[in-house]
Amino acid sequence: MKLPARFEETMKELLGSEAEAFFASYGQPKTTGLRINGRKLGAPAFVSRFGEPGQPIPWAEGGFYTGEDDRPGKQLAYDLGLYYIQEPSAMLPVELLDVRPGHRVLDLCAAPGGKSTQMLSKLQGRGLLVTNDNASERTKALAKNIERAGAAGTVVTNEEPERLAVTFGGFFDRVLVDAPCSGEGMFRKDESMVREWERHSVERCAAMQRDIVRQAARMVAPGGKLVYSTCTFSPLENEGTVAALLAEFPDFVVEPVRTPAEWGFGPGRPDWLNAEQTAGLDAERLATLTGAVRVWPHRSRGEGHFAAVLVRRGEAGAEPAAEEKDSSEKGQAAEEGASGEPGWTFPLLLGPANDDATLEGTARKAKGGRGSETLPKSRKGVGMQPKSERGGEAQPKKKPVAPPARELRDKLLAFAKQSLPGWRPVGRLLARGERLYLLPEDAPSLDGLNAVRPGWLLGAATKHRFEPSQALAMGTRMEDAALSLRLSGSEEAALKYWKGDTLQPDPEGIVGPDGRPAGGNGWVLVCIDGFPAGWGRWDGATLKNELLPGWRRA
Ligand SMILES: C[S@@+](CC[C@H](N)C(=O)[O-])C[C@H]1O[C@@H](n2cnc3c(N)ncnc32)[C@H](O)[C@@H]1O
Repeated sequence: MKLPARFEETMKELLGSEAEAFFASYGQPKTTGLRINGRKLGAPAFVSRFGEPGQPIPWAEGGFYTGEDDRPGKQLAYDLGLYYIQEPSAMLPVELLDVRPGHRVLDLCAAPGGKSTQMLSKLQGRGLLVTNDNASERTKALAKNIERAGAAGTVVTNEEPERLAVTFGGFFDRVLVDAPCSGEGMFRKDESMVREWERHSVERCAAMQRDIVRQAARMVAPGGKLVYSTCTFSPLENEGTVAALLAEFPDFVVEPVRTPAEWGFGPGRPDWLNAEQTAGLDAERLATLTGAVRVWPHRSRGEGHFAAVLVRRGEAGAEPAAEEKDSSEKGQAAEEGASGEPGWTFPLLLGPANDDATLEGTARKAKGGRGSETLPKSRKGVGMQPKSERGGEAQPKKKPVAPPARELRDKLLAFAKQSLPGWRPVGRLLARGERLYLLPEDAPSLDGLNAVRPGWLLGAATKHRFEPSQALAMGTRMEDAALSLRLSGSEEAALKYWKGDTLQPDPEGIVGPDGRPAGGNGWVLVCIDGFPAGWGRWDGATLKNELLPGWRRA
């Protein structure tokens, strides 16, 4: 591989006698891996069903090395969201972030969502994940990856960090900045990164990173943690960016990363910075940067990475008790919410954000079909705006004409009662046009932010009924559905379903939550190997495939 001359010179200078081994690693195969989605099943359950995907990655829960010739992206288990394909070193930052159920978490530079899906695994459906990227075209893949993994408790935004910091000042227990960088650690994985390196100069990247971490720091709660990571070796982008943060924010300290020697990680190298790059830091504080971690391809089984864990000092006990926060939410929700029908509880709240008065602002953002990838075609564009926006008489001071949130909720409840009786979501509903989203009860208002998904997209209420989204299917369980078609991944019908074909299953195969033939017709949750794949509409003879084109296999 032809490496940029300037990069070679710098690395020789930095690594000295180790440089030879470092450059020799470019002749070795790149490392690849996948990570089991603990939100859907644990690694032991995955292994007992599908076999061991490879050797375990020692630093990543549910992580496995894959072989160069493996094609994990071609497996149905991938489409079902049972794992995410991720480079092994890239699994380290979230492990260091120590995300726990009930935490409020921000992934600030998130697309395409590898680390966000890892955070979802750790949250176990409790808490809040705000996942953001400032590149709008990249948030499509981000939203889809989140939804495949099971999107409960997630908000996807397309924002600049400084705008998020206005809404979320001091809010998050955990913040990840997986920063845009010069990508030196990815040369072996992706040769195009060598060309990109010249374009994204180290200096330009470092300036961008400083702006991003400054805003990220503002959003960390006292006692909370921030992990800063890159996939580059450049000291300016790594220790240099963290040094700038430490100089500007005296209440942040480096928490030293301690890992077993056999993993081969190296320490942070503040000694590789010059005086200008460490301005504002005394020697003692600068030395704490050795507590960061560097993954070297010639020492570890992973591509090049850097990560530093920073803790924002707070009052003693400021670190929120993650699980406690969660259970109080549940209690409140169960108390206030119900469908009003005996024997049928549905703990969904209609929070203040769902008053008709707030519908107008949110519906306006839906114009243009943004965020509609997981809804049937009929729901895109037309009819998404309040009437006042579709022409007709101007109604400047009047309330918007979007369907009242309560009406939407009632349609959702009717759908859930009939088609998803086992589903027990908790949180606050948010209506945007005809779409309904669910978000954790204590999520702050997203007004003014560009939210690609202002919560878990449940579906859309049409004039006559509620149409469930693909995101809802991927985030529920087979047993929740009144009607399901349970296919095995080895059956031809499973592949046909993923291709978008209509199915004609034996009516005995449409079963209830107990797995027995159910009779009746309506929405059917199509499941493969025990996991939801999407929706179908059953009329007693034919199962109409409701899988959207963007989710089908070519
Ligand atoms: C290294 S990639 C993130 C990879 C991602 N964390 C994952 O694991 O899949 C960096 C991302 O930062 C985004 N980005 C660049 N500048 C940004 C900014 N100012 N604010 C937020 N995101 C930014 C890029 O669009 C890119 O998607």
